Amino acid sequence: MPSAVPAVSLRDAAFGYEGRTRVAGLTADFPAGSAVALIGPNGSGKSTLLRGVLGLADLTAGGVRVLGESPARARRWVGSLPQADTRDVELPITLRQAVTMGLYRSLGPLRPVGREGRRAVDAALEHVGLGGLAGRRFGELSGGQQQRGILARALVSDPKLLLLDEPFNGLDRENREVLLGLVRELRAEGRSVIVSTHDLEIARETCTHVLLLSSGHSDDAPGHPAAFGPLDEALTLEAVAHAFQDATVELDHHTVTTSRETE
Ligand SMILES: Nc1ncnc2c1ncn2[C@@H]1O[C@H](COP(=O)(O)OP(=O)(O)OP(=O)(O)O)[C@@H](O)[C@H]1O
Repeated sequence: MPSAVPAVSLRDAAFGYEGRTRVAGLTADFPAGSAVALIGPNGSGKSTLLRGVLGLADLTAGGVRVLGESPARARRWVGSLPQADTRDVELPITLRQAVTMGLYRSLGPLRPVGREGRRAVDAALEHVGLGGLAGRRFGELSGGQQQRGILARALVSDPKLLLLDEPFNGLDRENREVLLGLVRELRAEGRSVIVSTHDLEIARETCTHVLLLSSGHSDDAPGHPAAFGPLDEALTLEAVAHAFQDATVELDHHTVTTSRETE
């Protein structure tokens, strides 16, 4: 059921690590049931914002509420798919065991999983189209299958909000289509999604809103928002050009090379 409580509410929020702000000036309400694309150049703070929503990066200024709670309290209801290069995929376990690990956050690692838990694992595997591979060793799956397996691990605890950090990077066409379909399904089920991506087409195909982030003007300056709003309003060439200074981006099949304004 749609809820009036925003999935994420940011009030002049800033996030960083060890006292150093990496992304700042964030004010936005991500509506419940929306899919928000986080778009910005490397280092603009997309992952840091996602970690802030998870309570894993420090809030260095302003306020953040996640599903109406503090990030720590909301954690139980938030699933996340971290960036591929930060995942540990060498675990000597089966796909089923990897997905079962997603239950531990709500159950605790020492509680038995039980019939309901096993059913949830089966459902999550079916959801990502890997029902037939449950007994396979995780490390033997293809990169795209591993990614879908990690998504199943994020889905198994029935999250209300799902954070996907560049989930389409390095995916072949087939896995990309599966993942795109999944994001649409998750929304149809009433879940909120935040997806960071460099791919504007993906944002167009799956998202309702966009938050464009711009890099700081120097290495030390934090990233900051360039635009936020419903996709059709906020994802304009002008806003993209502002966010991606000195970069080449593609929008509606046009390649746009933007350049930093002279200061
Ligand atoms: N764990 C960390 N500790 C300290 N600094 C970090 C940490 N993670 C990221 N940073 C720094 O924070 C800044 C923003 O990085 P972040 O990964 O959030 O950007 P991004 O927009 O997600 O980039 P990319 O598109 O390359 O993934 C960078 O300067 C980065 O070096």
